[in-house]
Amino acid sequence: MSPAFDLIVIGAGPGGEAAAVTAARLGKRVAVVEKAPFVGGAAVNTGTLPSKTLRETALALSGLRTRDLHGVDLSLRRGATIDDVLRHERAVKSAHRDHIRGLLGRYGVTVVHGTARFSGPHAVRVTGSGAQELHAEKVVVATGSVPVRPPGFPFEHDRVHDSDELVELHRMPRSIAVIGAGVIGSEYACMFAALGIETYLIDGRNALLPFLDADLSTALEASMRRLGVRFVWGECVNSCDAPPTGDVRLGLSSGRVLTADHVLICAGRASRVADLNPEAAGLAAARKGRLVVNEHFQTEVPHIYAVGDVIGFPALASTSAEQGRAAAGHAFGAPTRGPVARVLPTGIYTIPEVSAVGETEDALRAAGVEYLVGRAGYTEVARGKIIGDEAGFLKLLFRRSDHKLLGAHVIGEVASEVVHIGVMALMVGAGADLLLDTCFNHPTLGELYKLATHDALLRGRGTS
Ligand SMILES: Cc1cc2nc3c(=O)[nH]c(=O)nc-3n(C[C@H](O)[C@H](O)[C@H](O)COP(=O)(O)OP(=O)(O)OC[C@H]3O[C@@H](n4cnc5c(N)ncnc54)[C@H](O)[C@@H]3O)c2cc1C
Ligand SMILES: NC(=O)c1ccc[n+]([C@@H]2O[C@H](COP(=O)([O-])OP(=O)(O)OC[C@H]3O[C@@H](n4cnc5c(N)ncnc54)[C@H](O)[C@@H]3O)[C@@H](O)[C@H]2O)c1
Repeated sequence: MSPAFDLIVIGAGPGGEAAAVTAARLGKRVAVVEKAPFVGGAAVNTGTLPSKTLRETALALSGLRTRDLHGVDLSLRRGATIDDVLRHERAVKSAHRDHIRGLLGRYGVTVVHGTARFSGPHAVRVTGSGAQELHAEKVVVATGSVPVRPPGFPFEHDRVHDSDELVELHRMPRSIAVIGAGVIGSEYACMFAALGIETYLIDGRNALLPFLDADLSTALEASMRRLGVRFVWGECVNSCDAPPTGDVRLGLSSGRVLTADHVLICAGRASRVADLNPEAAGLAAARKGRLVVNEHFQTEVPHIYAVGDVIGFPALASTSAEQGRAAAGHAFGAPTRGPVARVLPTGIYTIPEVSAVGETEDALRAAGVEYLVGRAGYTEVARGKIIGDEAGFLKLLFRRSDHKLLGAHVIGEVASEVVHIGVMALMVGAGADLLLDTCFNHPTLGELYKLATHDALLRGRGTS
């Protein structure tokens, strides 16, 4: 008799983990099927944690920030080897896998390693070492995404990489051309530049991360240039000639040729539905390459849910986990107060870090909303002076009529933490009064919120 569960979760990334834990907390029998030998998905194994850990190591090795990191010998700073760079990343990854496996185990979740394929609407066949057929009342698909591999790039070459392969570098590049100035390309370009590697960042577009508030995008580009990133804007890479030895040659749309030791292609990510055999479950729409869901994360087959990167935007570890929690809550009649948080922040781990929540100035202008802008530079508060971040700033946007907060945008050290005050204020629909009436620790970057609020109100009175 094949095992029966209340819930099968396909994929053990942040979306699958959150769905499994939520259902288990509701007393349900849960199985998670994971094709990789490890739990954690892209977030732990190839994406979020590796890239953020490598960034931290690069900051330490370059002396841009001095911190004691696991296994990183700071006396190496110059001439670091690839092992120096990857050691801390491997330690963090391994510890976090253990943490997730431990959490699933404590909740009694069964983890089966193998590739899951639907064999019916309530049945999943697992191939691989743990081959078996599982049955469940409900299914959550959390199979994530894979890097897009544009045609014409020889990915089999050991110096032409996608972002998944970066954690397997076998030597430090002398120079690197990063193709695609999206979030992944920008983050990795900063890391390589911080390590002192000649770094080119190439994109067919002409603006850095255009979804950011324009002030932050401009400030980030200036900081990245100071770090040593060489931007190549308005150029598409049309050809990639990678000889066995010697530099890789990139043919650009203008006719220019750019050469580099290594090439990293960051041209977006695509939903992973290929292995799933979705037709067997009645998921016809998945044939187009993406699972479509309603506001409860139900697919066209209502007992089958899909969460995380496999359903597309915003495709973040943070939002995937929220979706997993909401889907499992809905599946077992314990809906949380809202499907997912109404307010979703963005944290981008470039050097410097950038983080934002709510509306940008451009969006408010386009919507015809009258607003006030308030700014505070990191060096205007004592903590900013202490850490010496001279370029960092917070920008707040308030509705002019009632001073309700509409957006918070931060660039600088720990921006992705600083933004959380803005996130909470937006969640409760607060405005200038709350930020002025709150007692912040001193000295902290939180105090930026008071200063930026004063700045907005003074500008509103025409006294700035
Ligand atoms: C370089 C990089 C940096 C990133 N940085 C950030 C960041 O700073 N902050 C942030 O919030 N997000 C970041 N992300 C995005 C984040 O990693 C993803 O949004 C997140 O991992 C998606 O979670 P998920 O659960 O949907 O899928 P995944 O984490 O991709 O997990 C899916 C899992 O499903 C498994 N699987 C797939 N198909 C099957 C099958 N048929 N059977 C069994 N198992 C299967 C896979 O092996 C995988 O383990 C980054 C991504 C990358 C690539
Ligand atoms: N901190 C974070 O939140 C974080 C970090 C990393 C990744 N992510 C997730 O990963 C996703 C994918 O990121 P991404 O950066 O790979 O994709 P992206 O789609 O954001 O950016 C790809 C870029 O590549 C450019 N491009 C594509 N082909 C090109 C070519 N031949 N020549 C020149 N330019 C080319 C495009 O113009 C685009 O700007 C993000 O949207 C996000 O969901 C999030």
